[in-house]
Amino acid sequence: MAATTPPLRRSSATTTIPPPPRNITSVKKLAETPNLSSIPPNYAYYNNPTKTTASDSDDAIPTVDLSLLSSSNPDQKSKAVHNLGKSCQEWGFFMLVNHGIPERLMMDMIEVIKEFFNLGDEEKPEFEPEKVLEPIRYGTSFNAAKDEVLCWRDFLKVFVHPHFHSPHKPQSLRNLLEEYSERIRNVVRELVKGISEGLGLEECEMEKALELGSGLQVFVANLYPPCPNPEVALGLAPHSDHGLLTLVIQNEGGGLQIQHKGEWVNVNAPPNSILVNTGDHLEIFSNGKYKSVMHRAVVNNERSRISIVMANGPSPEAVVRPASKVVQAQGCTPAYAPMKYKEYLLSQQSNKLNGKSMLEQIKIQDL
Ligand SMILES: O=C(O)CCC(=O)C(=O)O
Ligand SMILES: [Fe+2]
Repeated sequence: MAATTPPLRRSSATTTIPPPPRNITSVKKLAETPNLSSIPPNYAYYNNPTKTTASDSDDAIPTVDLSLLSSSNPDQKSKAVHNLGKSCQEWGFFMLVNHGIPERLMMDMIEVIKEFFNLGDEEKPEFEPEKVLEPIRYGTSFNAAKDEVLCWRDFLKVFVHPHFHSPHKPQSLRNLLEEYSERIRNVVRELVKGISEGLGLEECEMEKALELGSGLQVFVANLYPPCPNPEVALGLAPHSDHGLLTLVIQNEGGGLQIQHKGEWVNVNAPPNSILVNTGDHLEIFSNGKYKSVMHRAVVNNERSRISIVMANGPSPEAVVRPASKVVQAQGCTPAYAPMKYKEYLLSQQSNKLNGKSMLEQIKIQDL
């Protein structure tokens, strides 16, 4: 599926496009330029200011209560499994409550990431855009070497599983990150069991097929500084995530928008909840039953927003294909070609951020 709101420059193939500045290292620095009254043209994603607006959906965004998924009451548990499957199918997105992750830890994560972005550029890991699978990467936009329009966002990406990495500054980051990533993996394990059951599989079948014991977990911290033209810039362009389930917390309520029934919808998260979106590999594994959700981040001109993202995927070595039992139950054939997760990831991250373009490449048929 292509983005429904095409970006400014991709729409006119015949226009000569000036290349983006190659020396951009941080949008934070740019935003701190004294008297910055407008964005450089390379950040104008839309030419129509209404394109970044979204509605507050009439349908309520679903909530999933993790404690009910592990309930010892079989009735309660099966209702929770059903609710989880329905949320994945109808929205590809839900707000997770009663997840058991201490609020203190979530707040500490946000604080330590604030400190990270406040370090001088010389203290941060080197920004090397061509090495997209380096375990620790600090950068700006999505893939600044390829993006035609730059995103108003700086990021830190760290591979935290199956091998744990961490920047060595700020000092408290390593321990916090280790604890947070482990707790998130435990939450994801419970969600995956419920999703597996909801797909008509054994509770442990999905975990086994995708080799989640050595699943790839990528920590992404996003900084969206105040932007002088929030109506035409984007923090992150429309995209779906490559993995299975992405779990997001944030310091500011608004900013994330998801696509639902073809419309952009604002996500207004309840306090202490975790936002969960389904990724491309859940779409592949479920043979298109649970479509990965398109989402984007918008920016504002008043406050810096930080989001802390944990992307949880299959093992990098797993060759992922639609689950045969699901395909049989649908009475059709696989809709996606098998592919090693590592190769999918490399290809998606090496290109510009462009909707669900990577998934389209392995799609055999629309279901
Ligand atoms: O900042 C957000 O809310 C979304 C971030 C996101 O979509 C991503 O990092 O993939
Ligand atoms: Fe995302």
